[in-house]
This record gives sequence, C-alpha cells and structure tokens, in this order.
Amino acid sequence: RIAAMSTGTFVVSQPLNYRGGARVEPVDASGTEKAFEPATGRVIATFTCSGEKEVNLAVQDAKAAFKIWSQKSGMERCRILLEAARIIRERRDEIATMETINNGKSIFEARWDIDTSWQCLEYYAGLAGSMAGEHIQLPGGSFGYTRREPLGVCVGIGAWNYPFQIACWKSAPALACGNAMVFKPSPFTPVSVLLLAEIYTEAGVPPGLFNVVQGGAATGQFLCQHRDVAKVSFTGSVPTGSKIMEMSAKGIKPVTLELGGKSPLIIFSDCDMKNAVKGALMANFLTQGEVCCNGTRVFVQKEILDQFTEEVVKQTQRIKIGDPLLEDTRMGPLINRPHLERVLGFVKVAKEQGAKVLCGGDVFVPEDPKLKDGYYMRPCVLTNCRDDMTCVKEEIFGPVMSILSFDTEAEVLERANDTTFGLAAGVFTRDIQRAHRVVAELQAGMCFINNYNVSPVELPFGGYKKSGFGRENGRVTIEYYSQLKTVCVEMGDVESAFEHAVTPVNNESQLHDCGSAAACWFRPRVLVIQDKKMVQ
Ligand SMILES: NC(=O)C1=CN([C@@H]2O[C@H](COP(=O)(O)OP(=O)(O)OC[C@H]3O[C@@H](n4cnc5c(N)ncnc54)[C@H](O)[C@@H]3O)[C@@H](O)[C@H]2O)C=CC1
Ligand SMILES: NCCCC(=O)O
Repeated sequence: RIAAMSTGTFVVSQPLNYRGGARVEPVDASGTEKAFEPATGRVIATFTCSGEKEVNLAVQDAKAAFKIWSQKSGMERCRILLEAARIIRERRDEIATMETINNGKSIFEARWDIDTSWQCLEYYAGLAGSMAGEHIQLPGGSFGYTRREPLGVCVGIGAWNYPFQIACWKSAPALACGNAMVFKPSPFTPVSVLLLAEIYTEAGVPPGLFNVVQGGAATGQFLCQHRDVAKVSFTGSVPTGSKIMEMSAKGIKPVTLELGGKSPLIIFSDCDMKNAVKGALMANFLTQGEVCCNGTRVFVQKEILDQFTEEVVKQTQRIKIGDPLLEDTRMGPLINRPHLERVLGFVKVAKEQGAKVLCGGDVFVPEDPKLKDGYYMRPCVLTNCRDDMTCVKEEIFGPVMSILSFDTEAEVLERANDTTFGLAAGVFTRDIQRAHRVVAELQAGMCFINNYNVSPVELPFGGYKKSGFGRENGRVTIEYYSQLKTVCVEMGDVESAFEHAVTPVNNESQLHDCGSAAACWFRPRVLVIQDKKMVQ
C-alpha cells in the first residue's frame, strides 16, 4: 500500500503483467520499455513487453474464465462488480497516488478520475442485474424472444492520459455483459491497471477474467490479430485507431474507437462570465491539457473578447504548477520529455504564424531540486489566432488554449464544424433556445451547455467523424459489448414448403401474403405452395 508515498521515491518491484489471477513475468518478450515519474524524470520501472506466446496465454486464460463468468446471472455479476467498486472507493487515495506518480496529473484531479472509475463499475453493476431481452408474440401462439449475450474475450488498449479510468470505462461494461478482457495499457503508464486487476480478483471474478499484458505497438498487434479475440476497444491517436480498425476488419471484429479531437468551445456575449471563464480553464488545462475532448478552440463573441481574455489570463496565471502529489498543486508535469518538446514546438509555430502569447507556453522549473528534471511547462493562452493556424487545426495535447473571436451564431457554427474531428463541443450562453439550437448543429459526439469536461458515467461518451465511433459509459455501451440472439419458437406444426407439389415462379409480385407466421417469415422467393392457393 502506497498511500503515504511522496514524489521521488516510488519504484516498481513486482511484475507488471497479470494473468490467471496473479502478477506474472511474461513468458516471452517483444522488447523492453521504461516507465517514468514525470514529476522528477526518474525511471520507476523497466519492464518486458509481452510477445506472442504471452499474449496467447493471456487470451487462453481469458477464454477459460469467460466460460465460468458468462454462465453467471446478471445479479451474480452485479454483486462482484459492486464489491470491486467498493474496494476502489476504499483505496481511492492509494490508486490516485499511483496515477499521479506515473502520469503526472495533480493528486486533486487523480482523485476525480478514481471517482469516475468506481462510479462506472457501480453503474454497470446495476445494469448487469437488469439486462434482459424482448418477448415478441407471433400468430398462432408462436413467439420469439431475444437474448443479450456476451461477445467473448474483449481487448482493451489504453492511452496514457487516464490510465486507471480508461481501464475501468472499458472493463466495467465488458464484464457486466459477461465478457472477459485482456487489457494493454500504454507503455508510458503501465502501473495503476495492476491495482484494478488485483481488485477484480479480490472482489471475486474468476482467475483470468481480467488480464494485463504490457507492451507497445507489437503487443497491441498480437492482441488485435488474435483469432480468439471477439472485440477491440481502443483509446488513443487517430493514426493508431485507423491501424486497429484495419487489423480488426480482417477478423470481422467490432471495434470501439475513442480518438483525438480539436473541439470548439463557444462563448456568447450573454454568457455568465464567471462560469464561462471557469469552463474555459476546465476545457483546456485538466491533466496538463492532455485530454482528448478538450475545448482548445475557444471562440469568443467580439463584444466580450477583451473582458473574457483578460479574466482567462488572470485565472490561468494563478494555476499552481509543481509537485503533483502536493494538495494545492493544480498542474503537474507533462507525460514525458519528447511530448513536452512537441507541445513547446506548437507554441513556437503559433508565434511564427502570428499568434500572440498572453501567458505561459514556456518551460517551468520548480524550486524544489528533486523536480528539476521533470517535464513542466506554464499553461499558455494564445490570441490573434486564425482558423488556418497550426495551433487551431491540430491536436496539441498540452496546456495551450487558442482564443478566436466571432460575430454571429451562423459564422461560429460554420467555423466550429470546420474540422475533421468531432469529439466534443461546448457552448456558454444564458439564452436557452440558442444553446439547444447551437448544440443541435454542432458536429460532435459530446456537447456541453454551460459547463465543460464533466464526466458523469451515466452519459454516453464518444466521437463523430475522425474522433471515432462506438461509445463508452451510459446504457448504450451495453450494445457495444454484447450481441443479440433471436429465438423463434413454433407452438404449432411445421408448415413445410417441401411436403407438397411446388411450382417455380420468377417474380415476387406473384406472391401474396398468406397470413401464417411461419410461412411469412420464411417466404420463398422462387417456390409457391400450390394447394394453399398462394399463386395469384
Ligand atoms: N483520445 C484520447 O483519449 C487520447 C488521444 N491521444 C492522442 O494520441 C497521441 C499520441 O499518444 P499515444 O499514447 O502515443 O497514442 P497511440 O495511439 O500511439 O497509443 C495508444 C495505445 O495504442 C497502442 N498502440 C500503438 N500502436 C499500436 C498498434 N499498431 N497496434 C495496437 N496498439 C497500438 C499503444 O501502445 C497505446 O497503448 C496524443 O498526442 C493524442 O493526440 C493520446 C492519448 C489519449
Ligand atoms: N475523463 C475524460 C476522458 C477523456 C480522455 O480519455 O481523454
């Protein structure tokens, strides 16, 4: 247990793969990776990436566990998921600490992530107990019914920005529906998902139901191409999402893709200014700006541009940057050195293209000497932005807000939708009709009115356009982790097409409705039963 950990001390001493209900070293390798503590730049783990044999073993174990788990009733699954949710809640601080050490986000925020994690398990536990099919009455006392059945072994592939939350958002609906899961976290953040695996075991899932394999692209490919994998759910970049879809297509596997974004946040002049400013910060600076649904194109109506910008800059400069494990820190380091350089590069290009840096956008060096090799930068607000600038078109995935001004609703809608992404969007206004009119026109899967970046697990989350498809959270996600079986039950005798003389016909217009359930369902296209007078 690590609840009392401080920055600069944690090292991983146990294996980071999880299979058959225990931590294991992989039986084969496809290279090694190092995981860092972004706050200090220290290596906290060097681990082996799983090779094909290890992936096979994890899938085999998941298949065996699936046989047991899929036979349980929804209520039995519900109880175990509720117990897992209870343990996560009880160990909230410990898990949040682990997340902060490996990801760099502030402990204050990591606790929110853990809350939306156990809430997700609770939510799907509730749905597990109430999952049901339909009963459909047919003529003559016959009937049909549908069963919602699990898919089998599902694969979850995660990104590094919400390591624990992503694992929960994928595994909770998967397990609730009766599936097993093999999860591969990002090699940058391999650690916290092990706590989830142990918690599932402690809560009572069969050994092998939730396995973890570590590694990068090669390990991910073994998973996606595995013949016994029924579904892949992925969170990450658009290029990788496209590769995953291609691999899954070869095996006719359904995919859920949660990809990147460049989302618009529209601030009308009639907004509640205080809330709009708070919303803009929430939309841009959570998790150091490394959030797929961030509203990084902030469109502000001309009348309030100066006032809004001044207040946003004031609030941004107040964000406390530093040791992410300290209670009053609100922004920690970025994920790693190359990513920090990449984000700083975007700021440089923005300046070259004519944007004005109102604050931040440079490296931040904390006073504490143990943090000197961490990956910190000051959150940045850019103005004088145009729609054709790189900072406005491309996903930066860092703490960089671009402010753009607009005149009219029609104009801002056109500009907001002028992107290949479509993950999220937000609008701040006091005019309720306008709010709904505008979100109805926005091409985005997740729209916020008068708030931004809240994550109630009851609401479906996912993208339009290149931001992906499928949804996480909400009732609808049950459909992405299950398949529908239809059962047709005959209560009378079989009306066979073959016990009488038959005459071939060539044209469907020669048929008419016979009024019998079975005959209609299996209506022949080229044969008609003569003695039942079905020929016109
Ligand atoms: N939508 C979101 O929540 C996120 C979006 N991103 C976007 O992605 C960019 C890069 O972040 P990365 O973590 O490097 O994303 P990525 O797309 O490279 O990796 C995400 C996950 O996919 C795995 N992976 C990579 N190549 C694979 C392959 N060929 N087959 C199977 N699995 C593969 C990675 O190991 C990781 O677990 C960010 O700058 C941002 O634009 C990143 C994190 C989260
Ligand atoms: N809590 C929101 C998750 C968004 C993301 O995966 O980037």
